[in-house]
Amino acid sequence: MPPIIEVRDLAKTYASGTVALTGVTLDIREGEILALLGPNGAGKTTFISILCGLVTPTGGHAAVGGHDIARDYRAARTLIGLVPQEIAVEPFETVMNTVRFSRGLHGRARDDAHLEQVLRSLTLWDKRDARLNELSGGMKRRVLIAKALSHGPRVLFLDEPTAGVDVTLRREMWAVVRDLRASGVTVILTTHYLEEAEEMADRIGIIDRGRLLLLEDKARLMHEFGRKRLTVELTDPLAALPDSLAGHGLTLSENGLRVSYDYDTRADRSGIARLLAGFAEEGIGVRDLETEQSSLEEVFLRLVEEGA
Ligand SMILES: Nc1ncnc2c1ncn2[C@@H]1O[C@H](COP(=O)(O)OP(=O)(O)OP(=O)(O)O)[C@@H](O)[C@H]1O
Repeated sequence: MPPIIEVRDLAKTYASGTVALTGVTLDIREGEILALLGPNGAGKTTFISILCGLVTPTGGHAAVGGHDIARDYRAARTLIGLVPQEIAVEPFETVMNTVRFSRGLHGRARDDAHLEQVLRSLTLWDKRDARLNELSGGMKRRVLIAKALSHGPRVLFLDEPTAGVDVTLRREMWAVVRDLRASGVTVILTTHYLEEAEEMADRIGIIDRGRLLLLEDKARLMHEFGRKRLTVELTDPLAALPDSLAGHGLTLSENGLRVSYDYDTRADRSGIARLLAGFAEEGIGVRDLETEQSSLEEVFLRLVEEGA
């Protein structure tokens, strides 16, 4: 299946001279959830804005559903829905009218059956006649998604969908996005929250200072760049680690009852067997073992540091 979005060498230098994007090349697969992760000012919004035709690139090109975003702007734009960062809605308008109006803006004929389906999928159907100022923050965010889906796009961009919202709302938003994917929509979201990318994405792209540092399946990213820590709980406290175990880079806890060993999951041999044999030779009793994988946060910080 051809990618739904193709991006080649995309670049943007704003008139101010700020280089917001350089040499970004990637393919986005139909039906995936791609999370673009990066610190403030990394270029995430610029990237989305270019694909949505709101910002003109200064280099490279991109296509959505095979339509070049510059030459074939209308066809490309029809395939895209954008949920912007800011909540800007008409407070006294009803939910249904707001969504209907958005559809009209895209030049599509009225289709209330489609809008009903969209509102139902976002559990907003019961609120269709409510004015927007009567809705909770979570519902308003869902209305923004409904607006973006009003013309039946195949790709949905969510620019920081959960910025500044509480944990409950964030989880609700994650569920909405998963349902969207289940319905076949490709989702590209930007986020500062590593937890969000870790929770939701199929693939993760890391952007820093306008460059795409990495694009990887989430599971592989965690596996390849992740480190693991083995913690060995001892039956009796050790005053110090024996010299024979010095080469392993171990740390002994203050109470002498726990020994930690960091290893790289990419290495052919983890060294665990050798380590445990060493414990046995020294007559050190092992009560329990525990391993813990590094979080995406640690992976991210490592990559950004290495990139710098
Ligand atoms: N219209 C503009 N004119 C000039 N510079 C801009 C403009 N929009 C963005 N920039 C700059 O381009 C860089 C990338 O900004 P962008 O908004 O794309 O980053 P971002 O990753 O979305 O950041 P955030 O997470 O804070 O939203 C920043 O240095 C920003 O100041």
